[in-house]
Amino acid sequence: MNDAAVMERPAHLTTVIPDPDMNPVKVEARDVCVFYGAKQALFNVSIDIPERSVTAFIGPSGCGKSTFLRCINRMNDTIDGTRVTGRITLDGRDIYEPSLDVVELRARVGMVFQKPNPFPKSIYDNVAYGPRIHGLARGKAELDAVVEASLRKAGLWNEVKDRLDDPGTGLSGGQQQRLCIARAIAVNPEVILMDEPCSALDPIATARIEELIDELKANYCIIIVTHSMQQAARVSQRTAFFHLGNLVEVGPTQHVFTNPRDTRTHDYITGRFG
Ligand SMILES: Nc1ncnc2c1ncn2[C@@H]1O[C@H](COP(=O)(O)OP(=O)(O)OP(=O)(O)O)[C@@H](O)[C@H]1O
Repeated sequence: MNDAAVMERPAHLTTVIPDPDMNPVKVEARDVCVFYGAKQALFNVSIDIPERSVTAFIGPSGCGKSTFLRCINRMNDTIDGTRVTGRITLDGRDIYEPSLDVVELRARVGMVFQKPNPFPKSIYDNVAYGPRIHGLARGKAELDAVVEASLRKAGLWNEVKDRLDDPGTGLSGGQQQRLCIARAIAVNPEVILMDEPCSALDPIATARIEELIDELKANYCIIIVTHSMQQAARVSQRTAFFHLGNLVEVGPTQHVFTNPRDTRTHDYITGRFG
């Protein structure tokens, strides 16, 4: 690598490792900047995120991974004083255009958080909540079918089918996280955003969620923020490395981890900072 050339590159220019096997683009971001009041947290982030695959966002604490993730379902709208500029499209449609229905967007772009956060309701009602408010089931039998299918896809059905009326909060941490995934799936999302979904889980529950992510990628565009490079390497097909609010490098996971092109990526994955 030519260090002089690297040093002269503006920090926000992203190195994109070509990937001829990449699936069609589902989410496209161009020149996305985010400001919290006067503080700029993201600088001109541009990225193509493919359908039916897992993209991992990695980088040191505070580099803007979660901020960018929250742009994709407009969760940043809920934080006072936040301003987003640039353009993000979902299937080619600008998700920030004024006529867009944000409730509908958040059904299409589901989110799973760091700590499992089931509603204080029964297991059944946690999953049925979204389909009810979005009118996705006509009658009890259809709703039952949606709840069962969602719990099956989340790999939880066999563990809960005999206690659907029990509180969701009574499940183990790993089961609660799978319940939250079932809740997200129940409204037929196309994209699932996961913000460190395993950070509150033990290794066995983590392995179960990682298996689930691997199964779900056949049908969904999944974006996962993770602090664990091992996890990114295990679950994702593409990896995006963020540093100081810049998207430094993006490409096939194997390439990013074995042959990064930017010295900042290299230094991070070899543990020189982070
Ligand atoms: N609500 C907020 N108000 C003000 N600043 C914020 C807010 N949320 C995040 N920030 C700042 O924006 C920057 C990016 O934060 P963000 O949480 O996106 O980083 P991250 O890479 O996800 O970090 P971590 O890995 O620690 O979760 C940080 O400097 C953070 O302090």
